[in-house]
Order: sequence, then structure tokens, then C-alpha cells
Amino acid sequence: METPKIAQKPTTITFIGAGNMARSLIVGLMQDQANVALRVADPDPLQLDAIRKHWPGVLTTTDNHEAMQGADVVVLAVKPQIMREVAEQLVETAQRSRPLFVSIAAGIREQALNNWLGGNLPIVRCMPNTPALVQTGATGLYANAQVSTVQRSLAESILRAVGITLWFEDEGKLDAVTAVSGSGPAYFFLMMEAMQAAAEQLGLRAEDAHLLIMQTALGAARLALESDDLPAELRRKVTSKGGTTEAALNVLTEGGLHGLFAKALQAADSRSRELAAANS
Ligand SMILES: NC(=O)C1=CN([C@@H]2O[C@H](COP(=O)(O)OP(=O)(O)OC[C@H]3O[C@@H](n4cnc5c(N)ncnc54)[C@H](O)[C@@H]3O)[C@@H](O)[C@H]2O)C=CC1
Ligand SMILES: O=C(O)[C@@H]1CCC=N1
Repeated sequence: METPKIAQKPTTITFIGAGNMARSLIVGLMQDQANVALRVADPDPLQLDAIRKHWPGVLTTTDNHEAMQGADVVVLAVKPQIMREVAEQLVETAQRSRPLFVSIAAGIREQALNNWLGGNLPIVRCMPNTPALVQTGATGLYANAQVSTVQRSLAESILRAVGITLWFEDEGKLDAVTAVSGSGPAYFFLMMEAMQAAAEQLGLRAEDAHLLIMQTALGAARLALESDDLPAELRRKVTSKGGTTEAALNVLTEGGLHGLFAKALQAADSRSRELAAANS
């Protein structure tokens, strides 16, 4: 006789904050059909309406304590500037139920967060990005010493449900991860906007330009991921001597594209460190 399968208890994950990044993770997790029960807390009822509209099964509340009761994992998804205030209000519940905390906030160090939450708690800091919404996210993770092996796997499985994950043993590296992949989607979107405007100036219809740019971005990313060649070699393969690509690339390099990217990523990295210093 076949042994009846015992349904595994779902992992309860509570989101504190239901903004852009939390929604990207929630949508990705729901699409992944992982065995999870989700709860979301946010003081803004409009943010909660947006969640309930798409996912009526998700428990929503304006009360952070209520959402945290019995949770296995609490994802802190509020802005860095209000993290201290939010965390300090959670001390009692945090110390009583001792869930795994996962903070997605840019800059806020594990030590500061642990102090605000009353201390000695398992905390994973991570830096995801919004392509999690379409399960193509990239997340850097760091775990403190209180995180058990099981909790480390749990945190990883949540973020892996929405894309790739990379662990870092040095927490300081998360500032660079923030500059590269946390903020990174915005750099590509800005490039798409700039190409769109330029394509329309060349006389293409907006919808035609949009389709060509999106497919080119997708194709370039897939080719770079799947090819044995590095991007520099792939670029050379597009660039005929004396041809059109060379003409365009000369404008971009002479205009200082490399230097601009170096400065832009340094600015993001510095801002992440500033947020840490202001909240230590
Ligand atoms: N947007 C992005 O691409 C990424 C954001 N992050 C991090 O995610 C965090 C959230 O950023 P976003 O989602 O972009 O911001 P957001 O402003 O869209 O969302 C923040 C949410 O927190 C809510 N909130 C405010 N006070 C609260 C409280 N006391 N309790 C519970 N919720 C409260 C707000 O109503 C809002 O819905 C930030 O710490 C940011 O550094 C990390 C990676 C990427
Ligand atoms: O702009 C920010 O501060 C957040 C962190 C990475 C992406 N968005």
C-alpha cells in the first residue's frame, strides 16, 4: 500500500513594508509556487490593496506585530532611513519569537540592525533587485554568526525563487553589490530611455523603436550569458572595420562612457556606506 504523503507545513514569511522591492519578491515567490504562507504589513492601505488584488491568499495588515506572530522569516523591506524606528518597535516580538530576519535595506549593517532589534538574533542581509518580479533577479547575501545552516538555506531558497544568489562572507562587499546589481537595472533602463529618444529622432515609430530596443537588450544579455566569449569579444564581433557600430562606439568611448560608469558605481557604493555610517 502506498504511504500517504504528509503535507509539509508551509514556511511563513512576513514582509514588513509592501513597496516596490517587497512586491517584486512577493510576485516572484507566488509565481514560483513555493510552499510558503505570506503575510504583509504596511501602514499604507493602498500598498496592501495592491497585494490583495493580485494575491487574495496573502494575509495583509497595517500591524507589524500581528504580521510577525509565529513567522519563520521576517523580511524587513522598509527604507533605510526608517529602519531604526521600525526595528526598535519590534524588539519585544523579535526577542520572544526569534525568527530569521532578512533585511533588504541598502547600507544598514547587520550589527546596527541587531542592536535595534534587541541583539543576538539571526540576520541575513541581502541586496536583491527588481527583476525578481520576473524571476530574473540577482541577489547578494550575507549571514551573521547566529544564522543556522537551515536558516541560511531558507534565506537562499527565498531569494533563489526569484533569480540567482551569491553569498559574501565579507559584509562590506554588499555596498559594491548594491552599486552593481541592486541599482543596476536602473542603468540599463536609462540606456533604453536614451536609445528610445534617439531612435525616434531617427524617424522610427515609438512602438517599433521600443520593440527593437527591448529585443536587442534581451538578445545581448542572453548572448553574453550563454556564449563562451566575454562581452568585449562579442562587441568586436558586431563591429566591422569602418562600419556603423564603430562609428557609434567611437562617440560613446570618446564621450567618456567608461569613466562615467566608474564614477556612477563609485557614487552608489559611497552612498551605501554613507547610509551605513548615518545608521550605525
Ligand atoms: N527598489 C529597489 O530596486 C531595491 C530596494 N532595496 C531596498 O528595499 C527597501 C525598500 O525599498 P523600496 O521597496 O524601493 O521602497 P518603497 O518606498 O517602495 O517601499 C517601502 C514601503 O515601506 C512602507 N512603510 C513605511 N513605514 C512603514 C512601517 N513603519 N512599517 C511597515 N512598512 C512601512 C511604505 O508604506 C512603503 O510601502 C529599501 O531599504 C531599499 O534600500 C533593495 C534592493 C533593490
Ligand atoms: O536606490 C536605492 O537606494 C535602492 C537600493 C538599490 C536599489 N534601490
